[in-house]
This record gives sequence, structure tokens and C-alpha cells, in this order.
Amino acid sequence: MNKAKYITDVPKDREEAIGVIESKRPKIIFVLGDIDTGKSTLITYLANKLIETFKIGIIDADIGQKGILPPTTISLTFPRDKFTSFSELKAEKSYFIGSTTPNQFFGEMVAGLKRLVDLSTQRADIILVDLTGYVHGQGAELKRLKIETVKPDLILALQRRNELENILKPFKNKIEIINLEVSKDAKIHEPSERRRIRREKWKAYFQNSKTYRLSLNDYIISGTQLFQGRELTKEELEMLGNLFKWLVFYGEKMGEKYIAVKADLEHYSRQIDKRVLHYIDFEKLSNLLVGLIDEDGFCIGVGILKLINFREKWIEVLAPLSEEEMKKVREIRFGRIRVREDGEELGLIDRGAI
Ligand SMILES: Nc1ncnc2c1ncn2[C@@H]1O[C@H](COP(=O)(O)OP(=O)(O)OP(=O)(O)O)[C@@H](O)[C@H]1O
Repeated sequence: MNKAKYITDVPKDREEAIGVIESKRPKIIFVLGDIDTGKSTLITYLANKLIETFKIGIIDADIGQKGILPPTTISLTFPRDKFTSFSELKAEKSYFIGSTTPNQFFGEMVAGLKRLVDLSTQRADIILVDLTGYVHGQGAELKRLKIETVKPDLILALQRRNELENILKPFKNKIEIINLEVSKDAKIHEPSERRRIRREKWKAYFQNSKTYRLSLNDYIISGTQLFQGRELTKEELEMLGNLFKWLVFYGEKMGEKYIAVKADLEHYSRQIDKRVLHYIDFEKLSNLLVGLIDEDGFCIGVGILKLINFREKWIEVLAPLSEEEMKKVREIRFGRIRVREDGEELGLIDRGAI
């Protein structure tokens, strides 16, 4: 299921990197590289070599191709023994991002990484951090923010040519950087192949899931503009429905702004000032991914929103969590991807849309 495996036939410079790590003992190591440059393969290699001498922590922050389940989170784990692939590792703590791309989630990506790094430093000698392959444009900004916030002791830069120079430039002479060549065997995976791998991961994750009916009043609801304002009356809902030819399931007023969850009764183009009225298509909420969050803000697991009953204020969520684990959930955080339990991704949603 995972692309990256423990491979011992690696470029020579890996041995040199191990030499530097053994002698200088950097605590936090970032692995940077474009997609498919072998970041996870490198971390698997280093962890297997170093685990004989050091306590190792791994943070999988590569949400595009997460090896450690669940997808759309970033995860911390402490492997005890040698392993061949990230998929064998069980997350000790995860932080919910809610999307398979860091676009629009820079805050979560940085805050989550920082929180996991803070947790790991007491329990491991060396923490290997796998970052996304998003290294151009805004991706470079995100890398800078992470480096500035976490201040790694060592950056391992997997470069084909000099595509990371832009990111690394401000940190030269401040942070130790080792350039590593990309293995000639590193294999490019087309977007369709990456999607297929993600489908398998989702499917594996949601195996043995159960549907839980959860009362909205029992949880903090976050990650959405909903449930923050005054609920609209029946008359107000009808008024909006008549005005725009909608079936309005639910609505709120927050300050001077209205929010409506609706389905179109007629198809025509409506002129609506979104600053005054924000509308959410009801179908955007079906099969929406939600994070099940504990009292410390960490993600116990993710679930799929299957039903939402606005009148009676409950939702049904499909999740592979036990009753015991569900008892620890304090918060339900809305994500921005719709996905089915068979692994089919139904699409990403704009952050502002819900
Ligand atoms: N040293 C190597 N020898 C043989 N194959 C390798 C080596 N390094 C990487 N590969 C192969 O190249 C592919 C990409 O590697 P990997 O998944 O580690 O990259 P990545 O940078 O972590 O990718 P992503 O951006 O998706 O996280 C995989 O199929 C992997 O098995």
C-alpha cells in the first residue's frame, strides 16, 4: 500500500548523513524534497539504521501521501523496532488538518507540527520529520514558516537540481543543511497513481467502522462557520426560501450576516451578496470528513459525516473508533474533503465554503 519501503541499496551520501547525525546528535531533523524524491524512503532508511543506538520519533506531516493512518492528519509515532514501511507504524498522536493538501491550511500545518514536535522531544533522541513535497510557490512559504517555527537542528535536502535553494537560502549559516542526491531509482507517481494509493489508505482506515449518532449539544463544533450565531426562526427560513427558491434546512444570523444551508428548488442564477448572506449547499456536507478531537486538541480519529439533522441537532458519523475512544471525543472539527468509506474521494471543498 505504501510507496516507500526499507531499501538498503541507497546513494553513498546517506552513510555520510548518518555519520553526521551520530557525531553531532541533532534532535530535530527535517527532510525536505519535491514529490517523489524519496523523503519517506530516506526516513525509513535512517530510522532503521539509527534505531539500534537512539530512541527515534517520526512525524509524518506529508498529508498528500500520508503513510501513517489516518489520512488528512499529521502524526507522531515512536517506532520500537526496525520496520519496512510507514504503514506498519501506529500513530501515537495526530493533529487534524482536514484536507489532502496544505493549501488554505497553513495555520493548522504549522501549529500541528509544532505541537507534535513539542510532545516528541522528551521521548526521543532524534525526531525525523517527513514534510509534504509542496516546495514551489506557496509551498515554499509554508516550508519557511515551519523552519522558522520549529527551528530544526538539521535539514536533509533531497534535490534533483537546485529546486530547494529558494527555501534554504535564508537558513544557510544558521541551520546545518546536508544536500542529498535523489536516488536514480526514485520513481515518479502520476496523480492518478497517487489517488489510487490514497483510496487504498482510506479504505483500510475505514474498515470495521461503526456509525455513531452524536448530539451536537454534547460537543464543541469547529472548523465551520455554522453553529456560532443565533438560529433563524421558522419564519426567517421560509422568507429566505421564498426569496431564493430554496429549500432551507437551517440558518443562522451572525452579526449582520445570514448563513443558510440550502438546496436549490429551481435552477437559475441568483445575485447574492456573500457578505450579507452566505449559503452552503446541503450536499457539500454529505460524506464530509470530520476530525474527532480530544480535550487536548489532538485528533483521536477521523469520521465521515453521514447524516445531519438540524431540527433535532444530531449527526451520524461513520468512524473506526471503539465506544471507549468515542467517549474521549470533545470536539467535532469539520474538514474540507468529501470521501466515501470505500476510499473514493468526492472532492475538496474551499475553506470558506462551509
Ligand atoms: N533509494 C531508493 N532506491 C530505490 N527506490 C527508491 C529509493 N528512494 C525512493 N525510491 C522509490 O521512489 C518512489 C518515491 O519515494 P518516496 O515515496 O519515498 O518519495 P516521497 O518523496 O516520500 O514521496 P511523496 O512526495 O509522495 O511523499 C517510491 O516508489 C520509492 O520506493
